[in-house]
Amino acid sequence: MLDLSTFFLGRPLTSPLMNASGVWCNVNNQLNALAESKAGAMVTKSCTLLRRNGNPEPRYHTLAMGSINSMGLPNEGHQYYLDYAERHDYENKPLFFSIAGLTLDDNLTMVAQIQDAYTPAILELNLSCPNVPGKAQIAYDFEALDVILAEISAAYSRPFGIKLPPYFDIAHFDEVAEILNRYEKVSFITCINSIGNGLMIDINSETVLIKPKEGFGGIGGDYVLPTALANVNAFYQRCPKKSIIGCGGVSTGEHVFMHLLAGAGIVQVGTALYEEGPEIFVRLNIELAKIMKEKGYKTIREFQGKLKTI
Ligand SMILES: O=C1NC(=O)NC(C(=O)O)N1
Repeated sequence: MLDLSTFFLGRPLTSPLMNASGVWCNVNNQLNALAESKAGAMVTKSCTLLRRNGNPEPRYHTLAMGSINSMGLPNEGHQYYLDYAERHDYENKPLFFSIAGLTLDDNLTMVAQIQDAYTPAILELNLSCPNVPGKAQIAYDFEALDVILAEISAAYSRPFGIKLPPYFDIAHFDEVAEILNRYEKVSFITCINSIGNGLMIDINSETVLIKPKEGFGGIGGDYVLPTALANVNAFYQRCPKKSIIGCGGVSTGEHVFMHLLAGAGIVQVGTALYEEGPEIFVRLNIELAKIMKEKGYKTIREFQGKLKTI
């Protein structure tokens, strides 16, 4: 099969594919399965300082073209994932470490502990969880975004990345990119998190599908691919010194190819991984390689970010 190897933040990857934070990465047996999978990298579930049960169930539902979720950041707590990061085999694949502190102080406490742990894991700061009742998505508050990036940049000595929600207005792409470009340590941007606060209905029972927040939850899957591609390309164009991780709507090699063409260096898989399991990476690698072969591309670099306009 074609060589799908690539580099991200200077690290070699055997494949440009990885999981989206939150999917198949909450507990050790899932993390071990990702480590053994054909993904080129992996990321832990966004953690909070202390363990959380998350929202009441049902909190995830498969939809005709994707998923709706309001998990509410269920996770084993920060130390659990630091312990995994200590055990991880970094020669096998890079590990990203996702945090989603409920307060700035919690984020700073976790960042200080990651700093002291000297772990090779790469920090992905989740500023976009839409599902904690009463908590707005930080990255939709541009002043709060600026403050948190200033605080984290001052507290953390290494490059890190941020997980953004989708934006839908060119002026917002411009404004957020202007903020991000002021923080050199923000070395990558992961676009997108789920499209927050969607609602789906069961017409037989005339009810919503998930319990939390009266049925409102983050939307993933096919529904979000055009929005994900737009956010990947918008920030790829506006932040030339940063790398982009694409996330959203990926379930085939064609979708992976689109994200790479739009400017992503790595492509994350969420809903489709939830439904298919880590074997999906075998299928997606094969499908991507087939498309590249048909187009005469030998390496990802030959087409990455080379989306043409008309
Ligand atoms: O950032 C998140 N995005 C989601 O769509 N769901 C999870 C969650 O609810 O924990 N977190």
